[in-house]
Amino acid sequence: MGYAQLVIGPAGSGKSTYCSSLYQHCEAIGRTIHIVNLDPAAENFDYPVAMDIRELISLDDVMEELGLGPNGGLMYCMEHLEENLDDWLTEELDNYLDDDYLVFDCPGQIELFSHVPVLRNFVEHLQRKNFKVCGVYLLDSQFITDVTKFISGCMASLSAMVQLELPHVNILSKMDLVKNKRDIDDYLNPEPRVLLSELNQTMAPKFEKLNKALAELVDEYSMVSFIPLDLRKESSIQYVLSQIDNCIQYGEDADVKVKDLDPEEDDLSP
Ligand SMILES: Nc1nc2c(ncn2[C@@H]2O[C@H](COP(=O)(O)OP(=O)(O)OP(=O)(O)O)[C@@H](O)[C@H]2O)c(=O)[nH]1
Ligand SMILES: [Mg+2]
Repeated sequence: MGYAQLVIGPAGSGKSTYCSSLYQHCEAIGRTIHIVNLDPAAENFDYPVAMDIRELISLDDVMEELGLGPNGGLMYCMEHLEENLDDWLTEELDNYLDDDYLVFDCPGQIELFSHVPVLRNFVEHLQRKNFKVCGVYLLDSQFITDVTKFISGCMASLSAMVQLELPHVNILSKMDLVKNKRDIDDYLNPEPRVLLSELNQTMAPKFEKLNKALAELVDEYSMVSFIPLDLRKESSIQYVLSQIDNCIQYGEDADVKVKDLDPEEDDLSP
């Protein structure tokens, strides 16, 4: 059994920075994690890259040879990855042992976790290879300064959640940039009723029904909870990591694993 985080979220939300901070944190506490670059457009890394999609395919070549722009080129690269799950990814994963912990730094194109099946298939492949995977959705705290931005952030995260069907942790990144913490506190665990009344205040009356439906949706998926991440604080990184570990049952006693074994084991018991 391996463990994996799939780090997703809009472009520039701080995914790669989070990965490198997480790496440093783990190094400091003597825990081993491996960071995988899944962004064919990435160039500079602040973490040692354990696996790299750019070894499979080059974005520059794709753009040049197929005459695609950066976004089309990226989608092509990701589809190429999808086609190569059984060989490239499988071979790469063979380098890792049971209990290894991988963190996948994904590109930020929203298509990848809304309607294009690449990441979904990627995740299913990891699960077939016995990985427990957690979706880690990063949203930039700067987006959450009013209720309309908050709702749109929730919808994007929700779409990733329903598309990937993974244990899911929402993170509000770049907390160091938040000047007035109170503005954000209201959105970390908001009351649906409060959300609704704020939405209704901001928007024209004809949207009342829609607002109600949105607030209910967000409430029913009980995903309106964001964990703030302030990279200046070790304790904040540690807390985020512990929440994710919890989701994928990382670090739960080895006893449990023995019980998870196949039923034939029962024959051995007295
Ligand atoms: N102040 C502050 N800036 C941050 C933080 N995290 C990331 N940034 C900055 O935000 C910008 C984008 O960060 P990245 O980590 O590259 O974001 P990303 O989500 O990997 O972006 P893409 O890979 O392009 O989708 C960079 O300029 C970072 O320096 C943070 O916690 N605080
Ligand atoms: Mg990045």
